[in-house]
Amino acid sequence: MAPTNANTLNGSKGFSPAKKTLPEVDTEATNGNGTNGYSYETLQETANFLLSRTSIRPCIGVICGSGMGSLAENIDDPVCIPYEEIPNFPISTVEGHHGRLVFGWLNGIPVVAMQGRFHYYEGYPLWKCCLPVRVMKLIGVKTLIATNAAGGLNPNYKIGDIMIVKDHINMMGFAGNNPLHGPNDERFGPRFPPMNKAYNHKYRSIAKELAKELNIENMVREGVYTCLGGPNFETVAELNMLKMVGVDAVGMSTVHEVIIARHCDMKVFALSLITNECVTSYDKDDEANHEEVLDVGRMRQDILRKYVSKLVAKFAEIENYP
Ligand SMILES: O=P(O)(O)O[C@@H]1C[C@H](O)[C@@H](CO)O1
Ligand code: HPA
Repeated sequence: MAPTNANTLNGSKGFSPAKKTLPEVDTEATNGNGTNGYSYETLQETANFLLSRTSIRPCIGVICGSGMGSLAENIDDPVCIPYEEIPNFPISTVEGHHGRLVFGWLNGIPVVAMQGRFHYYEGYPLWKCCLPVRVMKLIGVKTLIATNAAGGLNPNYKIGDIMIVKDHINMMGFAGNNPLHGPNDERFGPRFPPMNKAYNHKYRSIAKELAKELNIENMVREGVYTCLGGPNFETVAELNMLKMVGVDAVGMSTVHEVIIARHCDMKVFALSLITNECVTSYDKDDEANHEEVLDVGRMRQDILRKYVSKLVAKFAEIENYP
């Protein structure tokens, strides 16, 4: 597929000639066989490739959100595998997403971290955004920790707060866009998976307790996340609508990853770093921007690294991992 030519945008506000070649993204909605998602066998090939590249057998997988790639820097004896080298893997195209898997030991627990996730707005269909989660399952991961950067809608939230995700609203799913759309392979999970206990209750309790121990209780919240397709940030009217239906934080990821993880019976914990305040009034001049998102990630990196690595050890303890 030919890369998009930014020069065709001539005349639009903020136009500047393309300085670099845009990444080539495989935007195919299907896998070429007319069905959504790669087959179990194809993903098993990807899993076998990864298992052949390292002797580490992770039981916990971590997805690093925008600007949160440093979560993987605490990993000891890292084995880094760039996405370009992994058969059937998409590539990362977003600034702040490195684009590699990091296998190693976090607080003594074998883990794999995604330094860079895939988003719908990059051009990938939802099933492809979540492909790494199924691959994690096939290499033996039992618990998924998904992190993201999000705008704070709850008026009590401040920039830099950490929100433990209690539940989500699958806005894209309301319009029929679901990563499980298409034929179902029972080897991954059931046709109609429940989603009412998606975010593990025990993990959430542990995370709240740990926040007290670390003295960061005042910045740790619990709330409802939603994902929109992006890449534009939301309008005032959209944000007010989301607020009305009970959303505390809004982002562009995670929901579909969690659906895929729960479908294949992984346990899930998720947290949102509140990187900006959502603008819900026409009187405010503020505008969300990706640089601010990345800056807040950097500002909170030490706390997040400590929090996530301790969570990994605590989750592993109650689950008897490895
Ligand atoms: O990958 P996440 O969900 O952390 O990234 C958020 C949503 C957009 O990709 C980006 C906007 O700044 O940050
Ligand atoms: N909206 C959507 N996604 C985001 C935001 C936001 O305000 N901040 C970080 N990711």
